[in-house]
Amino acid sequence: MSTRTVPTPQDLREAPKVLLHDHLDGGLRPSTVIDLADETGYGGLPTTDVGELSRWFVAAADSGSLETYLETFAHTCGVMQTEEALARVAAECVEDLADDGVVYAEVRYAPELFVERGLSLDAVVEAVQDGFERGRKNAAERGKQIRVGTLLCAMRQHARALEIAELTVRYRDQGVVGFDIAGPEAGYPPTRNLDAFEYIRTSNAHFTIHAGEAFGLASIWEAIQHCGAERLGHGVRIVDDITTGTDGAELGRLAAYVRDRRIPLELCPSSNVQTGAVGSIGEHPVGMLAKLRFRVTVNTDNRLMSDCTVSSEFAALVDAFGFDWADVRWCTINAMKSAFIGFDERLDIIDNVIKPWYAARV
Ligand SMILES: O=c1[nH]cnc2c1ncn2[C@@H]1O[C@H](CO)[C@@H](O)[C@H]1O
Ligand SMILES: [Zn+2]
Repeated sequence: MSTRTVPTPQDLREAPKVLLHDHLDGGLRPSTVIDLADETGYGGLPTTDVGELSRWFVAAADSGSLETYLETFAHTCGVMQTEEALARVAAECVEDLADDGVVYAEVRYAPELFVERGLSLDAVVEAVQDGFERGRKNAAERGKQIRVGTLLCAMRQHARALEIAELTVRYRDQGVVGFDIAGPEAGYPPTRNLDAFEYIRTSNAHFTIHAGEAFGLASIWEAIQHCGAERLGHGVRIVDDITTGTDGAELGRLAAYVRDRRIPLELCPSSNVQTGAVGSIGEHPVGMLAKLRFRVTVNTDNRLMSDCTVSSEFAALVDAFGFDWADVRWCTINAMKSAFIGFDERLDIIDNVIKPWYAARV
């Protein structure tokens, strides 16, 4: 096969893939939301019909604004307030990712959103880790090998970032590989959480920041130059610092810095269309950023709200930008290089899982 072979959705599912940006509370199966609402006595769901609920999440998230998009999480978080519920959601998450051919994933969530019924932050983390391990074993029994690292998020609008950063470091030897801040971007600059980022850095731990999604370059600049973020959650607005003309593209100082330093962009095309960050997949900067050789990675953000998988995101890029196997392999290796696990473990997956599979296609 040559690079000219067009990857089909089925081939893309089989290809080993790496996912760096996926929210646990944005990836529940619709049927699980309904089961858990019933089991935990959550009465707020808009419908208890699986098909209708699935469509409801997509339609409600398809709002054109990050703030409205985020309102849908009231229901997923609403049904995730017990250890059993958290473990089930975590296990199913790993199984669903493994079934989509994901071989390494970093899955994130904000522990502070699951304490409404009295769970401690530590109990939340332990329940999720138990679930991830159960999911990994179930997938392995079906012949699907997957490794999962956890990222803990602090919510920008709350003031608990240092506490969550400490939780991250406390569980670093139990599968928590990094820290993030999430939630509404406008009005909540990342510099509000400098103490947390400093704590993570001085502990030799890792973090990414949601930046440059709903807000522009200033937020990316702060995340990198003031906070020291290693990766950018979305970062898609970096295009605002790139001008394209007849002579090709010209990078401003920030865009050049991001590219020169190989700062990974955790791009999430479908999510960006829903929040209004971009008009359509075809207009998404991922095509241009890939051509300019930024360190592009392709991610789901929220599989429930976008009704997507990693392979369906790649399929959309095949359709919109003519991505071929070389592009899929490049994004996959970019993502694996950018993961928060150790260098030797990243290399092992690149050399022994990713490269051998793609060798027959690229
Ligand atoms: O694209 C996003 N931008 C910012 N915040 C997000 C996005 N997707 C989800 N969350 C927020 O992150 C929390 C922890 O998982 C979710 O509860 C949601 O509020
Ligand atoms: Zn996100």
